[in-house]
Amino acid sequence: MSFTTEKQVAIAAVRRACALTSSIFQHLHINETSIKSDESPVTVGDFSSQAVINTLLSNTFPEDPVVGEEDSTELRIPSNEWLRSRISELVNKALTSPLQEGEQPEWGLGPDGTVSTAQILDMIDRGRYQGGRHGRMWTLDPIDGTKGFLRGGQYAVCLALIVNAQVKLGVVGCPNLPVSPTEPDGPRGCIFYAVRGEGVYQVPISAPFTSTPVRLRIPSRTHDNLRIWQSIGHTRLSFNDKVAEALGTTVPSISMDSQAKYCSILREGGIYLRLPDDINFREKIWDHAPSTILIEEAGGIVTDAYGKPLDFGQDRTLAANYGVVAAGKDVHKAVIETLTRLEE
Ligand SMILES: Nc1ncnc2c1ncn2[C@@H]1O[C@H](COP(=O)(O)O)[C@@H](OP(=O)(O)O)[C@H]1O
Ligand SMILES: [Mg+2]
Ligand SMILES: [Mg+2]
Ligand SMILES: [Mg+2]
Repeated sequence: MSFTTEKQVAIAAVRRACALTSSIFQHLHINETSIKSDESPVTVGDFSSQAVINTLLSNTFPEDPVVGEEDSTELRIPSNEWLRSRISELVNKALTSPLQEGEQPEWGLGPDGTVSTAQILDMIDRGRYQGGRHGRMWTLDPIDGTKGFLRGGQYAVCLALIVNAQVKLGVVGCPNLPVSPTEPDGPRGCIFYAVRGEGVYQVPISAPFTSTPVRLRIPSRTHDNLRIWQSIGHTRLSFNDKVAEALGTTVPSISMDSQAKYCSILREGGIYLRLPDDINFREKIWDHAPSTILIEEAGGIVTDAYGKPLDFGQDRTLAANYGVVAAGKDVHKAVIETLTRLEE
């Protein structure tokens, strides 16, 4: 199955959310950010992006549940009227901007695509699905790497379609990632997408439907040239240094926010090592589902720290896994063996 409509809608949704979040960053006000109960930040950008994407999904696939990161609890507090009206303004602007080639008005886009504030809150809450092993569901991270977004660094808008716990489609938009890694100061903004069995492709955010997609294969690297990609925080960075040393890597590790790390491996090779400081931390499925299919369709492997496949059928989390390791097929086994040896 090639999921043609799902792919088109997902790319359009991610593109609109990327344009929206980029424009929000230009004018973000201090009181448009708050801290959630787990002490992580959330912004008007996260809420607006989730509302835009869920509106498109709801219009085209009304039966499909969504496991999304955000919910509308904070926005429903009566005194947060200004926050509701700001998000309503942003979401309506994103939905009603002119149709691009490849977008359909029946998806709820264009001049007739306006939505009420009540609808926006309900759309955000379409992301409350608890997950599970059976049937279709989407995962949505409206801004992955909110900390990166806030510091003007890397962040990603991430969407996946999962059927019976297997990821079938992944779309990741990286507004701040250079189109070409060899031109770090060149144009920025890429969308990466993959359908199971059909390979992974990169298109520029500015013209995803009209430009020629570039097919990506993870480049092979000798062990001395294997770069480690890692988070900026909440990860065992000094252990990663030991892994690099044991593998004989001589290139420095890169710390970066968001799933832009996985996307960088598609183009530049290397290893994604994510071993949370807290052994009891459970990864969220929206943080890994879209990029897992990107890596697999580019000739790579994604497992947990013990070499076990990621199980997206548990609930909203990867409850059966600890950590994440992604790398090309040629090196993944050596990485897991190295982790096991260093942990003994
Ligand atoms: N203590 C922790 N350990 C591991 N991951 C965490 C964490 N606290 C937050 N996260 C997750 O790490 C994600 C960011 O990943 P990265 O470190 O690769 O940038 C966050 O996504 P959001 O920014 O979407 O909330 C959040 O889900
Ligand atoms: Mg978050
Ligand atoms: Mg995230
Ligand atoms: Mg997020």
